[in-house]
Amino acid sequence: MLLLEDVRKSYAEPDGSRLDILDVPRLAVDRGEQVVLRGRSGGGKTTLLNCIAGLTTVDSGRIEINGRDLVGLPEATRDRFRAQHIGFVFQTFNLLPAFTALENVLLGMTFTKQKADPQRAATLLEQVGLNHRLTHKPSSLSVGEQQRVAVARALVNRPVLLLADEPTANIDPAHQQQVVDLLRESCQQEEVALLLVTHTPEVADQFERVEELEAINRVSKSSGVVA
Ligand SMILES: Nc1ncnc2c1ncn2[C@@H]1O[C@H](COP(=O)(O)OP(=O)(O)OP(=O)(O)O)[C@@H](O)[C@H]1O
Repeated sequence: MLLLEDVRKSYAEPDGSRLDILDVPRLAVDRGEQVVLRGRSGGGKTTLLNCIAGLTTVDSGRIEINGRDLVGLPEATRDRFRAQHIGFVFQTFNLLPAFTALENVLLGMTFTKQKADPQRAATLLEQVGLNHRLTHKPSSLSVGEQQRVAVARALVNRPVLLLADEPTANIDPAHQQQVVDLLRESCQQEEVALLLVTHTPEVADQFERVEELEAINRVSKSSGVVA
């Protein structure tokens, strides 16, 4: 379902040299599979998720989702593909403050061809235990509730892949487990593959498959110019 081959990514440094961040020979994730991605701070985990989501471009390689290679597609096509096939849960939730929980989830449908489906959005909010909070704005929701809205938004378009970047980092330990359970159960129910970045050992230990970025990534720091 997700296949990365020879993915390389570097950033330009202020002095004009390149900082190599990723060099991933291969990473494959099956439909419905749940995988944790771990690694040292600054090792490139967020960069890797952003590359997979098409939020940032790679220097070279293949990133296939459902058989479609995203590398080299124009930005607008990547944006459309992401909206239709990929869900993203961020560490900072990224909810829009002026909109209610229901509207935030519905907004996730804005960039797809399908018609906004308030029933689907409400059902997801109910599944994440927020049926009594549909019309609340993020400022009147607890941090854990905000993250649950973000999970519902990420799933609303029935993605094949959900990327979660430290989704429990800003949540108190008591609610961390709820969010992990929610992500795992929701992905299982809808056969969505989950790639989750976490620094928390208690979270990582719950997954059968844990990938260390260092192990899949031949990181090299150089000032060589990348074409
Ligand atoms: N837009 C950018 N331009 C230049 N360098 C960047 C950019 N974004 C990230 N970096 C650098 O790339 C490296 C990898 O960053 P990234 O955020 O992917 O790491 P991470 O593994 O997610 O880290 P953490 O666990 O601390 O969140 C870091 O050294 C970071 O400073």
